[in-house]
Amino acid sequence: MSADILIVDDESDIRDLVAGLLEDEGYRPRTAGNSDEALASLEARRPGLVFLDIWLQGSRLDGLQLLDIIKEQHPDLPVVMISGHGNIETAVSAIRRGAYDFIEKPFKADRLILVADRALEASRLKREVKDLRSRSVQASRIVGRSPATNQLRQVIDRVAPTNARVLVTGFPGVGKELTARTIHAMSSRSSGPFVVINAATITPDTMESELFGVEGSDGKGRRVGALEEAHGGTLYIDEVADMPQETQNRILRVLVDQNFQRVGGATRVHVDVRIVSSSSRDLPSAIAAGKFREDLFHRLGVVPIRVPALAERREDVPELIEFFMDQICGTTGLPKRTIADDALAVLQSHDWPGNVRQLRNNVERLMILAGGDSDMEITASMLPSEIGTLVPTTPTGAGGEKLMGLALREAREIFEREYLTAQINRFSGNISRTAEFIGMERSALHRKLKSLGIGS
Ligand SMILES: Nc1ncnc2c1ncn2[C@@H]1O[C@H](COP(=O)(O)OP(=O)(O)OP(=O)(O)O)[C@@H](O)[C@H]1O
Repeated sequence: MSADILIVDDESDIRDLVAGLLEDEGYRPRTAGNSDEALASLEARRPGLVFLDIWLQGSRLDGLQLLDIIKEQHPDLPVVMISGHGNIETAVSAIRRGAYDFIEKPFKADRLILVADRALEASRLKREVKDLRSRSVQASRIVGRSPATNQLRQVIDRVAPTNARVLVTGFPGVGKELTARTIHAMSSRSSGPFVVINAATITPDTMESELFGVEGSDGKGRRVGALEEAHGGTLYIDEVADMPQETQNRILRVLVDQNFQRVGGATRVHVDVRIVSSSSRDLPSAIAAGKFREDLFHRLGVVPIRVPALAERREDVPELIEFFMDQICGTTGLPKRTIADDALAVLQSHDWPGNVRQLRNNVERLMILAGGDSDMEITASMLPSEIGTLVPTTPTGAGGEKLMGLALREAREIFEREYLTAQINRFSGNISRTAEFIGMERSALHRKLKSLGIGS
């Protein structure tokens, strides 16, 4: 998406010249002839870059004073000063006060475009670094090749390039935010910001100012809200069902009108933001209980995406473990481990109520406990007790004395039934993969299951 550029200069021919040159390069310029017009324009919507004349004759504030206010309100917004001939010293002092660069009048078109490109690129990189830091080593790749995960990937592929709003649902830790980030990364807005707001952790009192921002007076107390920050990109509203009613009403209006007012303000702010929201709660029952607006539900969830629980795609577990081990080794310097078959079987059979996040935490804990001894294999006995014990668990008590009272044929049948049920469960009902793992022909396994009365 091409960037908005604000040009502030008291000379109208300079404004028109700069605007024309930038427009030819595919940018969207707007202009202001004095400091008040500039502040009003910034107020209406944050641009991607400002060209600011140092002198600004006949204006309430000169360029440097205006620069200070811009830097206070929008520390990350790049400002390029336009300096008259012989006023380089002032331009240099502007750089000390936070300007990105300056161009000297009369300037060449090439220089102007080059500075604009560079300033925008530097600001994009800065944002990217900030974003990368904020999610530190978090994954940005959806790992797993189970049918459920493949299907999720297909839906994301289809939805991402459209501008459609998406509502991502699923239990905590299944990868809803990762899904939203992937949608953003694969969309035409990928170079724009991805802003996260968590409705569950923000109090009802601050929700509106976080989302819409605060107007303030004379540039004081002003705060940019998440919607404005996400202009040109994606706003991810996590746990949307936890939004207070009043905010629900207002966000619905934003979705209908595509603009909003800041807290305590009268200006209408127009933004271009794609909203992706998430919920780990059952929204239809929140609607039935009168806690969530049905019309908002329909507006947010133009495309609903459900991320399946990890227990519905156990085949992903080995690849996820491998992926997390690589990540953790990369950040901690701990040596990579092998996971013994018995441990893998337990990890794959566990139900994982905390889903992928819980699996990741466990992998991390196991690697830390295993310490620096790289030869040490992780076995089932090293797993924490809440993860469970070796499969098959024996609900009939087949592990104990009961088996001893039976003839070999009967005991074997009980064992086979429980062993095979557990293995099939582990591979989410996939007979081919179960057969491959237990070392049987697929057709022989089918016959065996039939004779034991499993799955029929
Ligand atoms: N398929 C996957 N491949 C790789 N990593 C994954 C996958 N799914 C989830 N993760 C990782 O698991 C962790 C939890 O995922 P995420 O934060 O996206 O879940 P969530 O559903 O948004 O959680 P919550 O409901 O608590 O907000 C993150 O570190 C994420 O990168």
